[in-house]
Amino acid sequence: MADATPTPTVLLPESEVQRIVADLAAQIAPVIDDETVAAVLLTGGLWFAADLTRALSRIGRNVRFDALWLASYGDEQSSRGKIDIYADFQRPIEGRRVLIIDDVFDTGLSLAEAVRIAKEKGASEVLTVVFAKKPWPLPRAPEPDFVGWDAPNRFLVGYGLDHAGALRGLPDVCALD
Ligand SMILES: O=P(O)(O)OC[C@H]1O[C@H](OP(=O)(O)OP(=O)(O)O)[C@H](O)[C@@H]1O
Ligand code: HPA
Repeated sequence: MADATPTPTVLLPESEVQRIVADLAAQIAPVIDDETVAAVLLTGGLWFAADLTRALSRIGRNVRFDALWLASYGDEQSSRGKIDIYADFQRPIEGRRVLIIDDVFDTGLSLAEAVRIAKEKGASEVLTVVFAKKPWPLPRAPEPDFVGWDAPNRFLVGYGLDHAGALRGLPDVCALD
């Protein structure tokens, strides 16, 4: 059967991705502490969260870690506008500072839902960081506190970003359109 998936075009090579992650870690380290819970939004945020927490560790900040599993895109290239919650935080976050980590900010719905859940569970402060922020014609709330890269309005794959579950493991950030 012919493969109809277009060839990914590299937008950010791996070396640039890692430079951006190190820069984010340097910005974030002074405003958190080792009691902060870094919480990845599964699945796409996994690659960035692994790199960011290790970049933080290299500069002396060893955060706690948890995960929240949300999905809104399924196998589509646009948000369904509805978030499914597959798995909640593993440990209580009441009274703790939480740093939510995700790969991309697009409609902003996923991050808004994650912030809502963390606040509902009693987090004392919720900070957010995304690797890539896509442009959007309308205001999105909340805006991420930390953004690694202002991405173009293209469908992204690699570094956690998928096309129907594929291509997440590409070390570069690519466009598929
Ligand atoms: O700002 P938004 O429009 O909400 O888009 C961003 C979200 O979309 C992707 O998740 P997806 O729902 O595709 O699940 P995934 O993490 O399994 O890829 C991505 O990982 C973000 O969490
Ligand atoms: O550009 C994207 N690529 C993959 N997943 C996404 N989820 C939101 N935007 C994107």
